[in-house]
Amino acid sequence: MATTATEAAPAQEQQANGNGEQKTRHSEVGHKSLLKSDDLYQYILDTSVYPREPESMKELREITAKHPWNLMTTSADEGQFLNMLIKLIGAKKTMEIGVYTGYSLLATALALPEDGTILAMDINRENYELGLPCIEKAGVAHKIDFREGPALPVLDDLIAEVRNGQAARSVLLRLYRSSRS
Ligand SMILES: C[S@@+](CC[C@H](N)C(=O)[O-])C[C@H]1O[C@@H](n2cnc3c(N)ncnc32)[C@H](O)[C@@H]1O
Repeated sequence: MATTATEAAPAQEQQANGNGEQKTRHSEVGHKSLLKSDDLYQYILDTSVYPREPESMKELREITAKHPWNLMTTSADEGQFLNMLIKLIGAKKTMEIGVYTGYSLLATALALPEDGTILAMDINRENYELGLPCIEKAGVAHKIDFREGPALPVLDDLIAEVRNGQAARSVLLRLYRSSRS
């Protein structure tokens, strides 16, 4: 496989630049992408993705780019794809398992209707709070129920709640049926 100039660049050159552009991130995780050309990816970002990016998401991306773990973030193109999928399926209730600074969380929150909800889970609240001002500025913080801690126990509780809920509904259903018989 050919090695591109950016892949061969020293690690310090692969840090995100001051504009928070994600050329760097793609260089580091480029093989996760279907695109094998960094230049083509950058062209798509510059001409199609960044011009459509809401201001709040741009701000959050730029804050995240300065964070030492920025490799973890959702990229701007992934964020827009996620936003589109949520609108297409008309989702109202979503879960975010692993928030980091909240780029995909904000993409989701912006796509959801006004009464949409996100159950967001992360073991690290500090990183979530780094991006929170951008989420608040975007006016979508009310859709987010953030739970600090491992996701698994929260999901276990949720399953238990659903089972209890189903049990309650089936009792109601049985009552309804017996009242008609
Ligand atoms: C790849 S990052 C998530 C990226 C994020 N969706 C975004 O758009 O930037 C993974 C996140 O999962 C969190 N995490 C790791 N283990 C976890 C667990 N057991 N439960 C909840 N969150 C966890 C990490 O703290 C980290 O913030």
